Amino acid sequence: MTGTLILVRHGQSEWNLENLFTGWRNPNLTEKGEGEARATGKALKAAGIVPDLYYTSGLRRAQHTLDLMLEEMGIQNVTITRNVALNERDYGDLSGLNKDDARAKWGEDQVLIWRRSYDVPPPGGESLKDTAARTLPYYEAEILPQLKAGKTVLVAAHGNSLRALVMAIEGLTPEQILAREIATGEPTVYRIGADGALAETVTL
Ligand SMILES: O=C(O)[C@H](O)COP(=O)(O)O
Repeated sequence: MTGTLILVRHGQSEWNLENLFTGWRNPNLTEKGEGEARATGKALKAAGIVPDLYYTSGLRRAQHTLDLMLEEMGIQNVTITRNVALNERDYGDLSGLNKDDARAKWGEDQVLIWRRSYDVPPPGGESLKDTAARTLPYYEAEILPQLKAGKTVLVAAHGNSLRALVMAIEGLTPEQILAREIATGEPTVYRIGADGALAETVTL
């Protein structure tokens, strides 16, 4: 059986708008972010996608994104699994700092390394590799078996926890994933075969 996996990054948050490192902090969506979530919900409905299972992180910007998508899809009374394994990477000591102020303080190159290297964590935080070390095992244990059984799974999460999944699913190198950005509210849709491998990347 071939399953369908829909990965959606949360809509714009209040701290995305203010250009603050967010990580495990817990801001709300902005009105724009709510609109992004609703637009993606409409697009999934228009594509005829009716998920069987729903997952999100322990953070409200992703949880609210999922709720708004379901509202637009006309889906109610479903079980939503929330797990911190899907949380954004922890930005540690940078959390709450303005990204431009950080660049001014530590330099463009150092901030880029903290944001987009594979295995160099920000001070007190997680690298992408660290994030993958919690996100990928969760995906393999909880989500992949459902996909291999032919289910459709909708996941609302975060830029870096999703990049960790995209890297594994698409078989990207650390260099390739570093160049990959996922916009707020952006869906990525995969068909996953019974063998657990990527069968097709779907364009909505
Ligand atoms: O946690 C954050 O600051 C953002 O959601 C992701 O930030 P990044 O794109 O700088 O990793």
